[in-house]
Amino acid sequence: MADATTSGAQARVFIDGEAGTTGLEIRERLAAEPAVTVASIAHDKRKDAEARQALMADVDLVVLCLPDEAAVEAVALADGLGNRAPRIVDASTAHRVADGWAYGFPELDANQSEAIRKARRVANPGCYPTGAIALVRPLVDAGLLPADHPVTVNAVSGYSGGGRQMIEAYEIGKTAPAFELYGLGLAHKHVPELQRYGRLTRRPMFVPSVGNFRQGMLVSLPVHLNALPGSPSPADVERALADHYRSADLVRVVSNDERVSLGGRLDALALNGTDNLEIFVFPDADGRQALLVARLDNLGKGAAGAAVQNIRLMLGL
Ligand SMILES: NC(=O)C1=CN([C@@H]2O[C@H](COP(=O)(O)OP(=O)(O)OC[C@H]3O[C@@H](n4cnc5c(N)ncnc54)[C@H](OP(=O)(O)O)[C@@H]3O)[C@@H](O)[C@H]2O)C=CC1
Ligand SMILES: CC(=O)N[C@@H](CCC(=O)OP(=O)(O)O)C(=O)O
Repeated sequence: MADATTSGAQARVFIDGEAGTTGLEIRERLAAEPAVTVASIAHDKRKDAEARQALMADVDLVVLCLPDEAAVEAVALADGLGNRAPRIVDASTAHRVADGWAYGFPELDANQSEAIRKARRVANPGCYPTGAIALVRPLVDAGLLPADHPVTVNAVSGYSGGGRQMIEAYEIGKTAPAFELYGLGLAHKHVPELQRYGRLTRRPMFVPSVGNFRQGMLVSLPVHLNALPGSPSPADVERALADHYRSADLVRVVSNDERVSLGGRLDALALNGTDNLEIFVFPDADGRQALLVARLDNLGKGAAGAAVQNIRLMLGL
């Protein structure tokens, strides 16, 4: 398909799962894209395989905002269309480490934007791995963090990360606790993509948590700098991250002065409503340890913002 911008044509996009948490956010963002028309399905047909497949045949791109199992089923519906199949962005976990899918994190390395631009199928990253990979990958690529380093990532998410059911548990049922750790079997579904795209050879530990706020996310990576080869300084780490994201539009490394002005505290909600991701390097007084933190909106760069970033690349917008 030609780029929408070069051909002057409208690109047609179907959001499968458009009434869900992520689907609604994507729809809102695409409404601001003049070159995109969103093709909707009647609400009572939203789970009707035949109706969804017919709509898929009529669009350039479908975004899957569905539970994993339904996303797998949706891809089978697209496959059934043969060469009339639309391009796909899948927001679920189902295809993130699957063959034939490009990982939808354009900032991963110098080649990833181009890989997404050309891909027929793009797997949108998980919200937590977006933050964790943003911290880990540049340091592995720069040789500061060995690929076999025992990495531990701790994170907190707003409850919208759990989709409609968790939102209802907090907002309607009021049955959810104010804060809880979960994934305590240490096998959260995001670990495989974090390991693969973080280029880690040792399985990272990942400890997620959820708090009683709708959206917002902090992902933390504590690092004993003096246990790394060459004992890099916090400035070395910050420089490697800043170099990596120098030309990124949505990701920035927060400057020393701005970080100091925060007084040693970090608000998880500060980027809500944006598609940005901020990176902080908090050093100890001796520069022997550092806490690296990524801050994002789980529904922004963690889901819908990333999906729209990928759609824009794929459609040449
Ligand atoms: N929320 C977040 O922060 C993030 C979510 N994601 C992923 O995005 C995907 C969507 O999540 P989210 O929006 O939070 O979830 P929601 O539960 O809010 O929305 C899912 C939507 O899919 C619909 N749906 C369920 N089964 C089917 C089916 N068989 N056919 C068609 N539609 C179906 C649901 O309809 P109904 O409600 O009527 O059943 C609902 O509208 C998930 O894979 C999730 O893991 C990814 C990154 C972050
Ligand atoms: C708070 C909460 O429950 N968060 C979700 C992750 C949200 C996300 O990134 O979605 P994917 O399912 O697409 O990976 C969880 O831990 O399962």
